[in-house]
Amino acid sequence: MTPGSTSDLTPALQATGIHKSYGRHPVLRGADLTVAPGQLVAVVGENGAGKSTLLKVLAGTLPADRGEVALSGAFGYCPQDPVLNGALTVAQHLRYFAAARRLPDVERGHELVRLLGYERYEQSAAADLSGGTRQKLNLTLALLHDPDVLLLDEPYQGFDWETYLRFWDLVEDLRARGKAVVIITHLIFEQDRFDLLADLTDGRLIPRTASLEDHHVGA
Ligand SMILES: Nc1ncnc2c1ncn2[C@@H]1O[C@H](COP(=O)(O)OP(=O)(O)OP(=O)(O)O)[C@@H](O)[C@H]1O
Repeated sequence: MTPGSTSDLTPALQATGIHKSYGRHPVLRGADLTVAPGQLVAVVGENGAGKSTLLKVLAGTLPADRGEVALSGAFGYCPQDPVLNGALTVAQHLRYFAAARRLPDVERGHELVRLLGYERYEQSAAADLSGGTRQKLNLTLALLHDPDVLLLDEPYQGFDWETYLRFWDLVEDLRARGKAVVIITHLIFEQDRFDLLADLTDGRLIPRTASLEDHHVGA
């Protein structure tokens, strides 16, 4: 993909001049991000740079002090900490979230459970699941309504290798169907997978197109 090749499309997500402080601690200081349909964007940056804060603002779970976020279509948000009810089974989570989203059935939910390979836990309570399996359910719930824009905060934490590969197959399928995907990642070696790397530094996002391939040898 060449830089700017998607610029003619209406953005799936456009964030402009996002500012956010916690008390006197400024975290976001004018962050801008534009994501086109079908684009896969990595948000990278050091620990504490404000990546999760940014995603919460984009998802609307945390109000910005200043700035604007425009999303076209439905969005799905997968936070870093799974928001599950420990007493409910996987199948119950699927049913309740499908009902909350007014979906006609839970077919997509079962399909995602199969794709992520945890069918055998469908009748298990969330409290009894391993960390990786809880994360699979978290991801499933974010994808349940087949959103147009996906915001994923380190979604593959705790995944085994097989699941990790399945995750990328899933992302490729979403992207091929024109979904915009924004992923917070620490995995430097995965950066070639992305159309754009958005580096969060000093409260701003500095875009780098992955296709430009600035080879940092060593370190
Ligand atoms: N609710 C909060 N109240 C006060 N400070 C917070 C709050 N949430 C985050 N912070 C602070 O804001 C800064 C950015 O945190 P954030 O979690 O967004 O960073 P991050 O880039 O996602 O970090 P990591 O890579 O470690 O996950 C950190 O200094 C953090 O301590």
